Amino acid sequence: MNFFDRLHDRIRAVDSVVSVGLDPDPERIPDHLEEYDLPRWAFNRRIIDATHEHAAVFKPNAAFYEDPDGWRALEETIAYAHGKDVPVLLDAKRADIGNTTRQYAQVLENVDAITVNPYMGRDSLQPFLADEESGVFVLCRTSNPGGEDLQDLELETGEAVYERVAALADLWNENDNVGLVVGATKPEELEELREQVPDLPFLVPGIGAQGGDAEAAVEYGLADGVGLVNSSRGIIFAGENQGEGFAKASEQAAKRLKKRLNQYR
Ligand SMILES: O=c1ccn([C@@H]2O[C@H](COP(=O)(O)O)[C@@H](O)[C@H]2O)c(=O)[nH]1
Repeated sequence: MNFFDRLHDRIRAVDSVVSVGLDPDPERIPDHLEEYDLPRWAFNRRIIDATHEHAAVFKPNAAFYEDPDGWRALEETIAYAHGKDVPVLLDAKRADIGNTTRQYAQVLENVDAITVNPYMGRDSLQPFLADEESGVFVLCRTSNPGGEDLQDLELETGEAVYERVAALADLWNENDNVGLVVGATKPEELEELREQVPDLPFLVPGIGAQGGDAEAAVEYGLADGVGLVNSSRGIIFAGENQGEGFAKASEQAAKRLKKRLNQYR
């Protein structure tokens, strides 16, 4: 079954478009979890237990797992999320020359969807795009301030680079498996892109800690009801100073966000 069909079913099952970002910053993990062999995994397991009923997906960001213990923590996290029937979107922002990207794409045997970087063009993404079962979210207009350095540049056609990326992603969507990453901090661009590519679901990061627009994220992020609004720190560190109560606080934060976003669906 195609990723976006599975996501559609998951959104219906939990009545939620919340992507719970699993970014277990070692500096912010509660002290009492340090005694575990893999503190990041101990942390994620508790977050997954607490939030899975409100999660359309879990989105681990690869940056938080790039060392031997991190790889093990990520493996455990993915298997555990799947055990709770929650799809996993790996935020890895991958792409490279064909020979290398074929290796990168093997990660799709273990996760349901991935974020990719369009800078190297179609061939750098082909092995991801060719995987009919997996979701491929192409970075389009990112949430960070520096996104404007390249993405807003105007081409000789009059379109901005991010608009060209959206047009290409639409062309690359031969297997109905492509979505866009568009930041909630860019509500005007969200609106405009929704008009430009009405069929592509968006992954919208940037609400919560980055101060993005939650209403615009939902209003323009969803295509036929399918799309994702991500919060990472706002959920997983909601109970940062509450010791063992941290997981309960994350459950409440996920539930609150789900309710808030559902007002706009
Ligand atoms: O444009 C982008 C693309 C990816 N991200 C990632 O999403 C989460 C956001 O975390 P918060 O704590 O909710 O701010 C994080 O993994 C980013 O690397 C993004 O923010 N913007």
